[in-house]
Amino acid sequence: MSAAILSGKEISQKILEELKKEVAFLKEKGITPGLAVIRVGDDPASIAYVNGKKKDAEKIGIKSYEHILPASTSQDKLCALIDNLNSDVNIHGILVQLPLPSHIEEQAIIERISPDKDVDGFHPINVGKMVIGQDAFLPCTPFGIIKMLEYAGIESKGKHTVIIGRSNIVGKPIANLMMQKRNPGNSTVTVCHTATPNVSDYTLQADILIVAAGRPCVVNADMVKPGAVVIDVGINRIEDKEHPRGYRLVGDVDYDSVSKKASWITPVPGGVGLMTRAMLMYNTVLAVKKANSIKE
Ligand SMILES: NC(=O)C1=CN([C@@H]2O[C@H](COP(=O)(O)OP(=O)(O)OC[C@H]3O[C@@H](n4cnc5c(N)ncnc54)[C@H](OP(=O)(O)O)[C@@H]3O)[C@@H](O)[C@H]2O)C=CC1
Ligand SMILES: Nc1nc(=O)c2c([nH]1)NC[C@@H]1CN(c3ccc(C(=O)N[C@@H](CCC(=O)O)C(=O)O)cc3)C=[N+]21
Repeated sequence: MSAAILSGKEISQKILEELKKEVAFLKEKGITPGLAVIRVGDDPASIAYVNGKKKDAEKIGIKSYEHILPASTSQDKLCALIDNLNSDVNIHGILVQLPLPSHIEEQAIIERISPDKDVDGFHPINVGKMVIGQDAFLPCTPFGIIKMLEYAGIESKGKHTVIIGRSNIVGKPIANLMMQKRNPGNSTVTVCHTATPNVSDYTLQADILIVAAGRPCVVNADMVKPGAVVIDVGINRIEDKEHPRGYRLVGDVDYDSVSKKASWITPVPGGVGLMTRAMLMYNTVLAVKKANSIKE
């Protein structure tokens, strides 16, 4: 058996098409959605991500405002920039690209962003609201995974979802969303991490396996139940002199072996990463609608 490809490319394009119409409608009303993206330093992966985001924003008519700061920028200076953006009526969403240089306290920066402009969904107010099922900005990667399951019509109710990874931006929020009493969701959730002995004892029981560990080949075919749905969140750069960019991207899952056993699998590239970008656009449009009291 060979898995069907759960394509982030296809699904994100559909979402972006719909958002484009919504943005056109907002522009008719005289509102241009504005997204500010702050990048501190020159990490190559961050540059690539921010460029992708800019491309998506332009494609659908969102104006993106890029702020590129040197790695030596002080925390106070970054806070001052965020304060300005918080009070700027043309800016509806603010994203500070992570990770930040080690002299800057990441959590303080996340909390500086107005919860109403927190399109990443990282502010404790939004995290708390999400956990108790209130209306909130959902973090883009978990939200993107939920949308993929929804678009593909993959049933999660009553299924066992196993997650590898417990970070604040992926593992914890996707665990929470997958156990919530709504669809997609309503599944029984297990979370594995580096203190989990014999991770494969758990992954072999997974109907839906979500992998966000940050290392290649954390999951191989021997760890997967036949017919499982496998969501690969990992983005790892592997040096490859043959490749025009000098590197290629692989996920955390051994795609070649696992795709022979799973029922669905997300590719890397072309999977969850593109969904993350689409949901950032979705959250930006949502922020505009909230700011202007526009209903769905
Ligand atoms: N596609 C996308 O849109 C996005 C992709 N990513 C990618 O997803 C991956 C994960 O990102 P992120 O959550 O931020 O990463 P973190 O490094 O913050 O977290 C990794 C988590 O995986 C756990 N872990 C690592 N190795 C193993 C292992 N061998 N077995 C079990 N658990 C393990 C860690 O456990 P412990 O807590 O014990 O250390 C930790 O909880 C990265 O490759 C990142 O680049 C991230 C965000 C968005
Ligand atoms: N404040 C903040 N918010 C984030 O959402 C955030 C962040 N910081 N820091 C880093 C991680 C990582 N992340 C990715 C998003 C898209 C792709 C993506 O577009 N991937 C494409 C390919 C990209 C390429 O070709 O380099 C794909 O998988 O097909 C990858 C990774 C968001 N993150």
